[in-house]
Amino acid sequence: MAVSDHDLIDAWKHVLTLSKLEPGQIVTVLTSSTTHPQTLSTALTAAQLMGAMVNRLDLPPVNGEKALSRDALAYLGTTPLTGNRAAIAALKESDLVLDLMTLLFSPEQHDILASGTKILLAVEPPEVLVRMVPRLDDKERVAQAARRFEGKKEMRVTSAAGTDLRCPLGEFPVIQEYGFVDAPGRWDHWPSGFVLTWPNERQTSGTLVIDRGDILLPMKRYAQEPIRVTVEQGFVRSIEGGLDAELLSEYMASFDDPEAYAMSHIGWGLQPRAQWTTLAMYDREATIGMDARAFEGNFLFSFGPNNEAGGTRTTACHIDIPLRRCTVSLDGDTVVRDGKVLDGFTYSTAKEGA
Ligand SMILES: O=c1ccc(O)c[nH]1
Repeated sequence: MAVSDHDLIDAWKHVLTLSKLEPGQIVTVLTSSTTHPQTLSTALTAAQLMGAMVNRLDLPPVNGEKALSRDALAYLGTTPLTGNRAAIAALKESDLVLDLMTLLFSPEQHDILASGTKILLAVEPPEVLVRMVPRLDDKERVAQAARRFEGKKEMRVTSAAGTDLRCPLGEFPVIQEYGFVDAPGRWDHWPSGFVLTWPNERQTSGTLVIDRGDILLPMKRYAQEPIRVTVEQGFVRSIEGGLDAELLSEYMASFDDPEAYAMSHIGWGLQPRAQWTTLAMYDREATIGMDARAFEGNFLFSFGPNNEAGGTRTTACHIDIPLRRCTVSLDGDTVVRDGKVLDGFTYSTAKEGA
């Protein structure tokens, strides 16, 4: 169901308050051809209600003729900002950018963040944004999960379906996604609620079994039958199974880029308001699938770029695959067992945990 302007303005004001927006600060709302009109209009209204100086920067879409999907997270690397000095200058001069276009995984995003600008990505449908409006609890839970990585040398992931993967750790930072940007230079994504990092370059080895019901993104498909992926020295060496395996394999091959097969981020979902079932309720192009990336207890892994974590791989091919029913441990410290998060976290009873 749709949500009212009132509810979405309220949600924006909540997120902007958590993001420490101050009166007189400059907010630039970044839009393109796929920006949702209600998300845009309510963002502009909420920021103005909070006393910000508000701009809108609309950029033409790019990559349409190269990508095989209109999902902004499917084809990465170049963005409408690439080479656009004037637009980048405006965003660097802003205190907060509300990205309703998708800059994620772009070199320009890092350039803008380095200037101290905060960037909040928000491209899911309005009702998804309202359902998963971030709470302080979300930040606390994700921060608690991030602390479990401290000093750990290896993530081990296993499942009854046959996954058995070893990911040496330590070369890359741990990234917390909790839905608001409460520090200068921070990027986040509303909605979210998960923790992720990158395995040490070229060191991941083992088997990933994408079981029936696990989700393939950006395909936005539930796998109908198991896909068996072998990984050696940080790169995918084989993808075996039935039609889903063939679709995944052919899609990745179409980029003709060896970096598409590199291990990208790994982590687990912590958002109880995200649901594994949601993807079945939406047309494929209506969402980018954040319920799938954030649902509590998933093991989310990814193939492709690592520039988000400071690496040099900027391949356009980006695959995100959340698995159910995995056991994830960090040097023997089990953080998820059979798809259940083991953190004993209790949510505050305060309204929205604000
Ligand atoms: O929020 C996101 C979205 C996609 C992704 O791969 C990582 N984080």
